[in-house]
Amino acid sequence: MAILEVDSLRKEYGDFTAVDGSTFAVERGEVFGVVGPNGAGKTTTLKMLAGLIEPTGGTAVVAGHTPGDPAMQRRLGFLPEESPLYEEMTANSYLEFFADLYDVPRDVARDRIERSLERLDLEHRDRRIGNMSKGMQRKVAIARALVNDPDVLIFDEPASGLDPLTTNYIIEFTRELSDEGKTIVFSAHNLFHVESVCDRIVIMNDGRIVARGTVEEIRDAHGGTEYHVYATADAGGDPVAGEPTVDADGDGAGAAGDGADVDGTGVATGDAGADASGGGEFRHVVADMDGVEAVREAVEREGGRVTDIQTKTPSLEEIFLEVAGEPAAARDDSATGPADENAEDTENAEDAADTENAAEART
Ligand SMILES: Nc1ncnc2c1ncn2[C@@H]1O[C@H](COP(=O)(O)OP(=O)(O)OP(=O)(O)O)[C@@H](O)[C@H]1O
Repeated sequence: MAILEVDSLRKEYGDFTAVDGSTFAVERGEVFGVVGPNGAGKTTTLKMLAGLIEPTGGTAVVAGHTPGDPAMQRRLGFLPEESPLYEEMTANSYLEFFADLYDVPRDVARDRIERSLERLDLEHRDRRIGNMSKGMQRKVAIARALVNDPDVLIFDEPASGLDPLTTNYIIEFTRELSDEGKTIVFSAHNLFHVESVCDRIVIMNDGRIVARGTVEEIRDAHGGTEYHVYATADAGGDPVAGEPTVDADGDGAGAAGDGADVDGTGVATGDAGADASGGGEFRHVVADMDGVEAVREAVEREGGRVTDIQTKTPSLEEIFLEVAGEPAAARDDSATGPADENAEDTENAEDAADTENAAEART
């Protein structure tokens, strides 16, 4: 049963539409990712769910209540992108202060805070928050979101800008919270984290949801797995100029957008490799094993042989760049088919990818 339901949620700032009619539901115990490039509308969406900003249109129901309703606030934990912390306080005094605001009895609060900080592996709890590292401060902010033992947690970029160790800790912790039955909605740039922890995601761009589903479903809707069959004879493939046929790129990825010649018959329909007389090698891109078999038969009829077969699965990042790079007119909110190839406006998506690359580079 859905614990969080959003219907046609919308936020306008004057003439500008920050969130343009989002509809989704999150099941109890799910980790649900809201993904998108800078300015996509993620924070605005999460703040509306947390009752911090008023929607211009549409509805949201969180744990049976309208956002902003005090009854909902008791069941919700919100981690803002930038958590304002009281720098003069220690972690313990700060968290006890917030537990008081939620009327959590002192002894319950102490146990809860101790457990959260223990699980988050927060050291130096008596240090002034202002003197803590960024990662430690983030952990304190997460513990704050848990102080009222909420059913629903909304985390805005929980691990953004943190070192890999702290990031992994937070991602693992998020998974554990969901295993305990808490529902978590979180926004992220870093698609690796999304892929490792989210049950389902929506990808937003320019205020709209442009893809939705499990990572697998989104992959399938945007190309899915392809097979690259390398052979010494042409069966309707592309000539491979000087590329080794074995382990062509070694990474098993990178095929998104490269398989436009799959025509559903299993055999590629692209460049027929008219210069086959050179005795070169040919790559045939097909969608399934039947296609692989069809290529093998055709190649053998030509007197050639298959030298290598590679499976290519588009990474979430490649799909993200594809769907987040689409112009507004080409968007498909239902994510039921490959996106339009016309992808001129990739600046935002590239920013996001850069952010991710930078994060990966620190690993
Ligand atoms: N108070 C505001 N007034 C006017 N425009 C706003 C306001 N708040 C947000 N916006 C705009 O709404 C759009 C969506 O912003 P939002 O913060 O939700 O994006 P985001 O996806 O969270 O981006 P980021 O990853 O950079 O945090 C942006 O273009 C932003 O400039």
